[in-house]
Amino acid sequence: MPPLTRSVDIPAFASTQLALLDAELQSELQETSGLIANTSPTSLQRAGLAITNLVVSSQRTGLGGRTVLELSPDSATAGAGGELPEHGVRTGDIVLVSEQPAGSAKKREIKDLEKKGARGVVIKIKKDAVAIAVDEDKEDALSLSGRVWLVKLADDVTYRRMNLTMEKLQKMTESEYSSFVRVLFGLSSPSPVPRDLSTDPEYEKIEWLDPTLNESQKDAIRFALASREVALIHGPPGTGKTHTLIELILQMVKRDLRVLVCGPSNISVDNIVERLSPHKIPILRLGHPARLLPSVIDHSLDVLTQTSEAGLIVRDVRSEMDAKQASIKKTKSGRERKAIYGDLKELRKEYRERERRCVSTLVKGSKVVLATLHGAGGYQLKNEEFDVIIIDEASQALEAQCWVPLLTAKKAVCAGDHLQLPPTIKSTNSKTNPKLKEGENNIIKGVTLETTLFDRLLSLHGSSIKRMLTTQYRMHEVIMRFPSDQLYESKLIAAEAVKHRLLRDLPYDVEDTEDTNEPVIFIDTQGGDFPEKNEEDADNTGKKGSVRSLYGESKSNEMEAALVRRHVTKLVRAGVKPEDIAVVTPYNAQLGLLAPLKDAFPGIELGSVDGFQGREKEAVVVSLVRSNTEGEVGFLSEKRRLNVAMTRPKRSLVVVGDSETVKRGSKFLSSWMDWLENNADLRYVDAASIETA
Ligand SMILES: Nc1ncnc2c1ncn2[C@@H]1O[C@H](COP(=O)(O)OP(=O)(O)OP(=O)(O)O)[C@@H](O)[C@H]1O
Repeated sequence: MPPLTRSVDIPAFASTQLALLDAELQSELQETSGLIANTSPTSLQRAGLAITNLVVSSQRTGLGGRTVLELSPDSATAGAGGELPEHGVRTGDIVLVSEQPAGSAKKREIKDLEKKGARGVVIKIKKDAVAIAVDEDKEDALSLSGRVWLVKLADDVTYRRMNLTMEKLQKMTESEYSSFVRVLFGLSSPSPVPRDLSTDPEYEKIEWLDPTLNESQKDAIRFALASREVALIHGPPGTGKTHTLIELILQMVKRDLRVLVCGPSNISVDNIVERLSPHKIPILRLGHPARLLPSVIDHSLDVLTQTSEAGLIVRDVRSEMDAKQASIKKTKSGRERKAIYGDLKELRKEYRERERRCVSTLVKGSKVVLATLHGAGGYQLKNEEFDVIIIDEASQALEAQCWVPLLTAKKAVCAGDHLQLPPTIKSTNSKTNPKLKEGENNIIKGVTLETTLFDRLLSLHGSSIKRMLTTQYRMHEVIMRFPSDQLYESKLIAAEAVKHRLLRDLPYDVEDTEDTNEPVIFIDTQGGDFPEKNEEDADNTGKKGSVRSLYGESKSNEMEAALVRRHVTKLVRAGVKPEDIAVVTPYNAQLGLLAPLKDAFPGIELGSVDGFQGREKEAVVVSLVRSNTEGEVGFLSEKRRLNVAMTRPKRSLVVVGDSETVKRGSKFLSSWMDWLENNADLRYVDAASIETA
């Protein structure tokens, strides 16, 4: 067992997290309230953040007893067909619905708007209506009669949960620390686990439910079963992390363990629910139905309370509530309406009481419960005990978020890859952790919101608490080589089925050309003929850690965009379908330049590197953009970003960039450029031959 590096002062850790989270929330809130205060509803609508000129067209009781308001365009102003105008509101967004302020009213404060409206979640969007489940019993929302609007808000619910959790941790006394908590902060060492479990009597004869598991996956599962306090499953790109977790969950259920499975996003949790459902074990997915994938709704608590036997008694109250809601419209006097509100309030109380009992029955009966990390902090899991908490995508979650379920845990299994990008942080303070507040003490230097639990545990206990998955099922072996050698100790192996796959072997007709028979192509623009351009709003220092504008350090490179277009055109001419091609770049301004490709090649995907994490494509073209005489590479110098960029393709990686500039950025970049020069199909470009748009 390696010696402990350094234990962590728990109260100081919690205070640091609280200060960092506060800085992050403030920067999010400022962004939203600044926009709402200083922008007219019409401009907010144009920016995709609001929908104006609506009326409440109906109201009913939705899942979970929540009041659902349906909003439609006001017929006085609606265009033909009564359709909603163009907007950027999505299902699951947190919004404020309120009386629409006059366009000229100045300085709109969210709290004033809220007095004449309510917060809620968007649960359905149709062409001519949008449905909002309002948060609380808001009579004001029920009586919204005139013209209303809705505007998107920052999601502060997640922060409230994280803060509560960190405050609890801060206040715990040493005697309250469980052995789990002690290990996670380095006050004790993890219980030792034998290095080779494949010959251990307890684990050698595991009956695997999935016959295709590879050795490293089996090893990770044995290790996760055998660990007493914590196990990390390190899943490099394409190595079947989720695949492994599914088997692990099933093995745990077989051992009669009760498991809570969490992830930072709804999609990460739904991904597991979808893959667990065919196994016919009782699973329960907690979470607002508006935010769940349609395919997992049947496992959701809200639906189960309706369909299960335990839910029968809840349903009677629900119909009574619906009848009352409907009768509001027919009332003539204020007094009558008030009486109905009174009845509704009583009924809602009754509903909640019955629902709570029903929920508790359902939760207690479930061996596997799944929720987002912050969803696990809801009332449904209060006082519930689990043998193991599994966290998927743990390297993309804020550590404070992980503690929501972990505070009362006995054991945790975290899956992730700390060599890909950490969660996105907006506030520079939360990224750099300067002295956060005047007079603030008990702050641990060097901890930032980008330091994840996964990172921290690895540096605390070393690799003895982790197992790495080593066979990857995505990339051609040449595409895999550089990231494997540089980041994954040369341990990655390409599975037989993928190691020699090229574009020309796609299961449809693709010509064998110089572009379809090479796994890695490097289009080198060195020579200074393809300079980058700075966007006006960008921070031009390019230094690591410098403040980025709202839309990122905007840099673009017209010539590179033209080269990308030329390459994509050749691929498509050779028969590659546009939907099998993606172009990724770290710079949003470059994405703007590339946008016309979407019209030329419908189906092609364009994305930022950060947004493409977790995704894959047959062919991926990476445009590096940076080309200057100073050798400035800005946030290209982040190894984890480059790792994500170069590990998205299955059969073809095409890098377009200026090796002279890029190689001066960092040791990693310089090795990559050298590697490309020696291993890629290298193409130099003659500036005169390129036509820009
Ligand atoms: N043992 C295996 N045998 C064959 N194919 C496998 C095996 N394990 C995983 N795969 C395949 O590898 C691909 C990636 O698996 P999965 O989606 O579980 O990966 P992931 O690690 O969660 O994804 P990512 O690498 O993006 O994080 C899938 O197509 C899956 O079917």
